[in-house]
Amino acid sequence: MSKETVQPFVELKQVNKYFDTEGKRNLVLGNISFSVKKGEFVSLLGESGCGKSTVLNLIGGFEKPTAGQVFLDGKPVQEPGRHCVMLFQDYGLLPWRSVLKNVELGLEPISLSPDDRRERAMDYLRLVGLEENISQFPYELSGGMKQRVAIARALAMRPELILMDEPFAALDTFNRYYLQDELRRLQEQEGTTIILVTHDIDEAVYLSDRVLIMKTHPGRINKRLHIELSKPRDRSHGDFQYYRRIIFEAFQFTQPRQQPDFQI
Ligand SMILES: Nc1ncnc2c1ncn2[C@@H]1O[C@H](COP(=O)(O)OP(=O)(O)OP(=O)(O)O)[C@@H](O)[C@H]1O
Repeated sequence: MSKETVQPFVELKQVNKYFDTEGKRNLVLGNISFSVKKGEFVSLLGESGCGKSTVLNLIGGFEKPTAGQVFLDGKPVQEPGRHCVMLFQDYGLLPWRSVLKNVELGLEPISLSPDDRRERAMDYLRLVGLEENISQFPYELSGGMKQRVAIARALAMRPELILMDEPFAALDTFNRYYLQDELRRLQEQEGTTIILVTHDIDEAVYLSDRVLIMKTHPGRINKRLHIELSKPRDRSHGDFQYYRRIIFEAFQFTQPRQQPDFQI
């Protein structure tokens, strides 16, 4: 089968979403259509309020479209399921459970023996470099370590799809870069499909195969951009800057080029 004929793994077809607020109908998403292939890394980038989280919630089955359809692996999404996990900025760890027990938590609904559950949790904690920290509690960890635990927990469930809502927004630049690298490496290794919501243009260019740029009122896709750079990417390379510039232009953040006052 050619690349173009592969069935989409995630598909939104002419999705509209209204929310009722204070007796007023508010069109939040207006006619959104896009698809994501298995193993692809796609980012949704856009200003606050353009509906990025709503798109994730529709794909995850936490919200229903007012019109249009959402498909996962060819089937309409009706409700949240185990094939898909969400990862948030605030890590979602249980403070009274150790690192190991937090990762095991995601595996409790799966029928595994206690030994197998522990072994699988340990495998993923090793992958994110936390094998020495398994007995610690969330309050003893840095923000970056907490997000590593959350990533290990998500990956240990071996989901087909991970939906990420600004997972690194609360971290400092260095931790963000380390975790972006780790995520890229793990995603390549596991072949997981990832849809990432972000405000961070560099993060989108660094990680994504495709970036969908959204506009607001109503939320819609304004531009679709293939990032045709091999991974791992070099943030300082000219090609990386080329894609950043395209995105800056889409948000009209760039200054018009000045005409020189004089000619040489
Ligand atoms: N459950 C809800 N009920 C009513 N309005 C909602 C609900 N969820 C979201 N909205 C509204 O929908 C719009 C889009 O919200 P959404 O959170 O999807 O945007 P976003 O692009 O993810 O924003 P941000 O980047 O700030 O998180 C906003 O105007 C928000 O107030």
